[in-house]
Amino acid sequence: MLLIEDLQVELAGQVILKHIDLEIKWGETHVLFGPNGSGKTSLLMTIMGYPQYKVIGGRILFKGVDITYMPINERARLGIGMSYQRPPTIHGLRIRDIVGICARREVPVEDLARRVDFEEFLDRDVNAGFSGGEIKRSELLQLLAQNPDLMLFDEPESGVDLENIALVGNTIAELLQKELEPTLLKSRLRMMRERTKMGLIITHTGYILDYVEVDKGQVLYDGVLSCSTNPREILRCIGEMGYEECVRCTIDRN
Ligand SMILES: Nc1ncnc2c1ncn2[C@@H]1O[C@H](COP(=O)(O)OP(=O)(O)OP(=O)(O)O)[C@@H](O)[C@H]1O
Repeated sequence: MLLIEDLQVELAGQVILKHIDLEIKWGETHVLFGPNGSGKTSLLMTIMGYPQYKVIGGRILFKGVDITYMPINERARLGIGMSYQRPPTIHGLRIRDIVGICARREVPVEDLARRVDFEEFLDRDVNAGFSGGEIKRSELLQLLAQNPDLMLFDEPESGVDLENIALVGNTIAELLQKELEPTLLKSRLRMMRERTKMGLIITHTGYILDYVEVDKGQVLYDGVLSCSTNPREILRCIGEMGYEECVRCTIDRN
């Protein structure tokens, strides 16, 4: 389980996350909405452990361990992984090498790559000249190799064409154990109980909701997390009234 309590974070001298409380239980996936610059990426980067995001208050617990000041590599080993919005290009490191590094064990690289239609990229340098959609598939391949328990997705649909969006959406559903249909042998309830993977997905468009069964939606507005409810309801509210009106219920309550 991921538990964030009263988290406050500073970046470049500015407080960008204010008193964040968030709980993602085993098997749950949440989506995060919010206007540009509201702090969504910062929240994911803080959970992943990037040191420039300075925690000035509160704490982050993962699997019962206080990871608030734990280095990134240790968080990754504990089971946290992230798909970045704009990951760096790494010259001299091929996709097949980074897949091996992410996996930290023997994995069938070609088979994994086939799942995201990425076999022909295996010998190219990481993200070198990749299109927006190719970067997303590269990120998914690395997560498939790492197979973490908590996955953070920063705008996985952005830059992906309409044909590939199904591939991206279905792969995320698979990673988060959200793709399984009930069968005669396994009821829906039993399937839900058996899920262990946790996810937090940033989306502006909500396309991902067509592929991944999401448990909860949240809105981050000016560094404050609010409106924890049905994600489609949030999307409708933002579409009709805008972010400011959508979060007003929470602002008024405070
Ligand atoms: N290195 C930095 N120095 C100063 N300010 C920064 C730095 N990086 C990010 N910020 C600022 O922090 C704020 C939050 O940025 P963040 O990327 O978390 O927003 P976001 O909600 O993910 O936005 P978007 O939807 O546009 O991706 C923004 O105002 C941004 O300009």
